[in-house]
This record gives sequence, C-alpha cells and structure tokens, in this order.
Amino acid sequence: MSTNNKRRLRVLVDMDGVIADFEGGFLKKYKQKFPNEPFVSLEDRRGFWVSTQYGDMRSDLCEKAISIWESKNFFIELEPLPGGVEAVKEMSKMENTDVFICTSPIKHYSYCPYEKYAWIEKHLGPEFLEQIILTRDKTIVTGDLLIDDKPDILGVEPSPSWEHVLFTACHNKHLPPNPSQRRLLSWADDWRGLLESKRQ
Ligand SMILES: Cc1cn([C@H]2C[C@H](OP(=O)(O)O)[C@@H](CO)O2)c(=O)[nH]c1=O
Ligand SMILES: [Mg+2]
Repeated sequence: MSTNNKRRLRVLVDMDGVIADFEGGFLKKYKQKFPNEPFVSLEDRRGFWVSTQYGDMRSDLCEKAISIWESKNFFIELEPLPGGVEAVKEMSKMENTDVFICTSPIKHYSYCPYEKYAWIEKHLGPEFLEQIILTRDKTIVTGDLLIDDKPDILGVEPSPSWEHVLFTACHNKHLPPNPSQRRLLSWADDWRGLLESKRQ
C-alpha cells in the first residue's frame, strides 16, 4: 500500500474557469440584471478579477459585478466548460491516479460552498463528493499537478508541492508567454500527456 501509494499521481483540478464556466455565467447574469450598464465582452477580459476590470470601467460597477456571484443559484447554474467533466471522469478512472477538485469558495458563504458541492454531485456524480477540497489557500494542499486558471496561486506555503499548470481562460490568454509555467489550452489539449509527464 505505502509503496504503491508513492507511485500514485495526485491531480488537483480547479473548478471555476477550468470545469465550470464562471466567466460565461457571470456575463449572462450581469447583462440580465443590468441591461443598461456597460459590460466587458469575454474577448476584452483582462486580469483575473472580474470586479477589478468592472470597477476600472466605472467605480460603481465593481459592486454590481460582485452582486452577481453573491446571488443564490449563481454557482449551481454555471455551465460545464467543454470537455471538462468528461476529462475529470476519465482521469479518475486511470490507474494509479487520484483526482481532487480543489476550489476556493467566495467569502460570502451563504450559497457558494453548498452550490459547489451540488454542482459536483450533479455533473460529476455523488462519488466525487469524496474528492472535494474547499480551501482559500491551495498552497497548503499537496499534489503533483494543480490545473488552475489563476496565473498566480499564492498562500502561506512558499514552495507548494504541485506544479501549477495554467488553464487558458479569457482573462489569461493574452499574458506574455512564461517559460516556467506550462499551460493547458483547453480540455481538447493533451492533458493525458501532461499527466504522463509527471509519472516519469
Ligand atoms: C471574484 C472571482 C471569483 N472567481 C472564482 C475563483 C474561485 O474559484 P476556483 O478556485 O474554483 O477557481 C472562486 C472564489 O474566488 O470564484 C473567479 O474566477 N473570478 C472572479 O473574479
Ligand atoms: Mg479557477
């Protein structure tokens, strides 16, 4: 068991921006709630935090943006990103592979943590309820790979055990190439090869 364990690959898969379409879900609900306010198309998104870009456009739009993801049903109604659910299911069935969904809840906790669990049960199945890591600090979680759309993942641990692979999203696709950070362009990209590269 312990020697076997050593050869197992542990993959941490982020949720929003990787398997759940936070950006698309946000824009749709923002336009519905504020039809007469300016918005940022996904093409024009820059920077990880949606509220920062909206606040830069006009200061009151920051809190209007925040009101969207603090609303009931925002997280549960997010659409799956193409291929994500299928990839995670396939990955979890691979030999010597443990997959965890590693996701940060927003601090407004009324709906988000519950809805993240419900989303995972709905799209990945009840067996995945055993595979959830809810944390605001991903650096303290151990793993071989962390597939995440946030360019900088910081926390109390200065040298996390995982390699962060940046999952391409509308907000990070224009960043200058970073030779020290591998990317997964989408779930159509070679995620199987990525996992293999960590088993060597
Ligand atoms: C506020 C905000 C949150 N999020 C996501 C990231 C976190 O989820 P995840 O760790 O699953 O990617 C969660 C809490 O910040 O919401 C964005 O992707 N963009 C944003 O602008
Ligand atoms: Mg994310």
